[in-house]
Amino acid sequence: MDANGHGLTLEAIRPLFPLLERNSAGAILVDEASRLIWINACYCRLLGIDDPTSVIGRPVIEVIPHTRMPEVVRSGRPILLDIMENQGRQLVVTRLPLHDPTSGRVNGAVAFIVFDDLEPLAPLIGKYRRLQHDLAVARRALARRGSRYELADFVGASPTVLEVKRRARLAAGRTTPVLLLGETGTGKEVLAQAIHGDSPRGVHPFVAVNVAAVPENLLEAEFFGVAPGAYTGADKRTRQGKFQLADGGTLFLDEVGDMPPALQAKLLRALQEGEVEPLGSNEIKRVDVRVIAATSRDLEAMVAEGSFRSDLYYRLNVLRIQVPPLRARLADLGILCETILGRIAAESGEPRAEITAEAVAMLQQHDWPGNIRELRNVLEQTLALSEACSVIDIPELRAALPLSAQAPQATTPASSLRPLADIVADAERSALRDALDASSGNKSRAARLLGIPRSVLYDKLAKLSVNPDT
Ligand SMILES: Nc1ncnc2c1ncn2[C@@H]1O[C@H](COP(=O)(O)OP(=O)(O)OP(=O)(O)O)[C@@H](O)[C@H]1O
Repeated sequence: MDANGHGLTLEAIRPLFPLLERNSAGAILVDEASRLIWINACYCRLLGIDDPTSVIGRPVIEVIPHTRMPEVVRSGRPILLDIMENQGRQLVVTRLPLHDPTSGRVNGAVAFIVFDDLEPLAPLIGKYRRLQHDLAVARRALARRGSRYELADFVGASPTVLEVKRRARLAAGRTTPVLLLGETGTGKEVLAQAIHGDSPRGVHPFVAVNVAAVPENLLEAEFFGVAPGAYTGADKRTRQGKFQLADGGTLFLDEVGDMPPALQAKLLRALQEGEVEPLGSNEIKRVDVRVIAATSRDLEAMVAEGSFRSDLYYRLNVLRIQVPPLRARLADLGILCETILGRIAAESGEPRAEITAEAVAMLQQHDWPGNIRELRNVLEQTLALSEACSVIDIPELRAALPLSAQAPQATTPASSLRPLADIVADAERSALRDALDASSGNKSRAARLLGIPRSVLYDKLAKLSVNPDT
């Protein structure tokens, strides 16, 4: 501080120079333009400078790349303690602005290295690095909270499954949209989560929307969000849509074939432009979202009949993965039962049940319209119906398994043969009635018992003319 109270001046610190020259691991002076006007011999050695005169007059930032001296000169504020990296070494430095004794204007700055050996602080720095690592792991886990499955969870080793997994790995390494085609319960969501988790986007959110489960009039808000007060009764706050929630990550569009035409156009725009417009706002928001779409419907046929936009179809159908139904890979039934029984035990805390080879063989006679979801359902019901069951064998299965799966039926006399479609429709009709009876008419429960989504149950009730109330 000088006599006028303006702050530290060059004159005031000049007597310190011989001391700094001898004892500081580094000391420098810069002028009001942040050019180097003095540097001590130690600092020159540290920076590998043979001739100090070669750097005098040069902008300090060119000589010491990580220095914050220009900031001190600009702001007039000191940086009393800072850690600066120089050629892989951590240096503890102090930087002080210098003032003109008459005007008080900042006319330069002085800096010195307080500490050039952080070795004694190694344990502290190690702890800091570990905490940083733990934080990164926790952040990753948090970001993955939406995705529970890895590719290893897609169980099976039959050729079609190996091909599915090969394509899923390919998809994880790319950023293109993925289209998953397959019947209900075949593991499309498991795959979508696994692809996301293995992709560079895995640290960002995985957001899933089941298009069939959201009422049509709410879909737009669900996808693109709502501006505050967009319509009477709308929330005062902004409601983010799934696109914004998935920003940086993956949006899984389940049952994309159920998307109404008006929304198909908006979805296409969002995918093409990477922009969304929340309902009731004139503002366009940029989003960076990778889309994985799935459907159990025949999208190509829908395009042909005009109920699904062809441009959207081509946009989604870049990397297509056909997920096989369970009946096409019955060889995987044993390992699937093993895995599912393990999962049931882990979730319920009950001891793990085993299954006999005979029981698996019996399961192989069933057609599995509800696929793996239905298989899990049958195993859960078997365990629920047979108390303290530790081994599932044929008698235990009989109670839970649909009749069609229980034993080869007696040969049908040729006279009673009918078209296969009629026989299948009859069987489905009777399964629907049984499920509705068993659930006292509760359709959600009936759908669960049958291992099919509620939307499929409704479809079938309508198509097969089953009156749920009779
Ligand atoms: N290959 C697999 N290995 C182990 N479990 C699986 C596999 N595929 C599916 N599952 C299990 O089956 C159930 C249904 O899977 P998922 O929800 O992924 O099917 P989906 O095809 O998306 O069905 P939907 O079209 O009805 O939404 C889940 O409980 C899942 O854990």
